[in-house]
Amino acid sequence: MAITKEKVLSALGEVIDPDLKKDLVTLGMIEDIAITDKKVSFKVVLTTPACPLKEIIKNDCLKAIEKHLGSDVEADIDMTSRVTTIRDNSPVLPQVKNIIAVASGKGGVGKSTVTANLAVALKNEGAKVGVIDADIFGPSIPTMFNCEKEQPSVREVNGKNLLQPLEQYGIQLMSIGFLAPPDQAVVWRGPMASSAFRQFFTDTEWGELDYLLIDLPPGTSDIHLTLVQTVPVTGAVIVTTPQKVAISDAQKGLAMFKQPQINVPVLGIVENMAYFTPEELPDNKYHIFGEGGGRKFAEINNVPFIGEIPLVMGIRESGDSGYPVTMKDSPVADDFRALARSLAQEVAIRNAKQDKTKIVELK
Ligand SMILES: Nc1ncnc2c1ncn2[C@@H]1O[C@H](COP(=O)(O)OP(=O)(O)OP(=O)(O)O)[C@@H](O)[C@H]1O
Repeated sequence: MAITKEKVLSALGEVIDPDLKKDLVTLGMIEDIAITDKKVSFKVVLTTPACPLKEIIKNDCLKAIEKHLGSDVEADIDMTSRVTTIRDNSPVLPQVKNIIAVASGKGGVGKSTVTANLAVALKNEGAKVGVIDADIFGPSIPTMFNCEKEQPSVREVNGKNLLQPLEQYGIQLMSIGFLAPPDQAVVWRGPMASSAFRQFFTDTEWGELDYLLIDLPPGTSDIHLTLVQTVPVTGAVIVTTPQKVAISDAQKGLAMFKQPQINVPVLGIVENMAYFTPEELPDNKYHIFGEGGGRKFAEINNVPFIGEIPLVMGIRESGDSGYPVTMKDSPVADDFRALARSLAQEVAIRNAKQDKTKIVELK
């Protein structure tokens, strides 16, 4: 019996996306079906290149083809992706699909480190990534990306001067730190900082981006309010360390995102410095700040726990030398990769829940 496109679709209609709880055909994820004799080829368009379920979905497709079309049929599957967005016709940064705020209740918990490494990990998965460093109290992204002495250029576009983000390691960057000489302490007063920050959205020529990560100042500030008043934020990630004092500050951070005038969904909690591990003995874990605080915090607040990162000397060394640790292979780079995948997954789930065209009914 000849293979037809309808038969292929009917087989793939049985493959369920484990996150979105719908079949791939209903979700519009199957494209470019081609049939030649006993060979079927098609694309599976995932919601993110960082999809942690890529292999599972591919295997399920292979099984479905074999079950419905026979074991002698060869399936050639191109696993590709198109990052989803729920942004509609917004005039500010229309080419940026997802804007993700990275926040913390307390200073020094590793928010910038997590932002920098998430950016590298997402980029390594094939996503287009940008970072805005909005930490007016201590912008550290220029140091972490080894571009402390650089300054963004300006280009005139239709009579308007637009800042050009710097590009480092394939990631587009803007930082409040680029606007002042690194050796000069600048006291950013609220309105000045907010206005500079706003320019990063309204007067900056960003390219197409799948994910724009915003490294926010710790705690709560005018910057948070400016952010939500300037652009639609997809969601926030809250970074904490396990100890009680950090968690109680993270709780305040979480409460802030829930306030009606902010109202940004929390995509997940990251526990940084979850345990200490010596690089030469990666199986040894010492929970010096206590165990499981971040996970419990996420559970209590009914928000996803998206991952934990150990306290490792190499993370600090790489950050200081301007070369995020995730750029090289190591166990901790794997941790950041897993974190980036979980985050991308949460973004995709969040977008699917709000995409009325997909009629996705998720819990
Ligand atoms: N998991 C980790 N292992 C080892 N060192 C870390 C880790 N996370 C962060 N650090 C180090 O801790 C210091 C503070 O980190 P970072 O600047 O990322 O924190 P932050 O929360 O952004 O701080 P701020 O409050 O200044 O914004 C840095 O020196 C960084 O290299």
